[in-house]
Amino acid sequence: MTELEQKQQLVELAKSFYQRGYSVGGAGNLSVRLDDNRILVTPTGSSLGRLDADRLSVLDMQGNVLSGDKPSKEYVFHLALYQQNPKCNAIVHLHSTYLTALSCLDDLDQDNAIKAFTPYYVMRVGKLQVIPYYRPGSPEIARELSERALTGKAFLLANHGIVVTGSDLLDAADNADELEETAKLQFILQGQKIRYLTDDEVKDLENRGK
Ligand SMILES: O=C(CO)COP(=O)(O)O
Ligand SMILES: [Zn+2]
Repeated sequence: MTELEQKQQLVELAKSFYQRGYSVGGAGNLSVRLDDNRILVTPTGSSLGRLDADRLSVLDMQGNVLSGDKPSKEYVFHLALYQQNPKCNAIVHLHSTYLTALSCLDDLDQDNAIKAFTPYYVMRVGKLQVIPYYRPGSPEIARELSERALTGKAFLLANHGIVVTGSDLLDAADNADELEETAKLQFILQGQKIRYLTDDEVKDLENRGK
């Protein structure tokens, strides 16, 4: 893919999140690793529904702006994940409704906020670790995420939203879709007796991949 195609793909996927109500107003941000030294990230305050490919921010790995508008205030945690995990090539951060609702619950299992009850959740995401609450843009979020960068693909920011990684932007977007749907199902099933997948069923899925 050329750099222009990567920018156009990001604009298109961001618009799809916006149109499906996965982001509202100026919330959320997306990024892609362009090469070993440069990251493409959405500008701060921009609506995911109205991005302009020419104005997306390009940063070096130290956070210097090489071109485009001022980057997302969360660029520090995006860079931290890319620096710590060479397999992470794209990141989606959303305030999607069901995952954000989940992030506001007390007493979540900090190691895994959604216990598996469908195969695609296991195949795409596996587990959902919880990052304690910090204000949006806080460097503490970057510190917490860099410590866990190699231990999972999805992280729930308490009282805030979700951070999902992927091998490329389509993968990260599909992981985010699957996770939001799983959170929605969990709320729909609230109060009912769920048959969770057994440890053996989960292991079988983990060995097969997606
Ligand atoms: O979701 C957001 C902060 O957590 C949005 O911030 P930015 O507009 O700076 O990307
Ligand atoms: Zn946010």
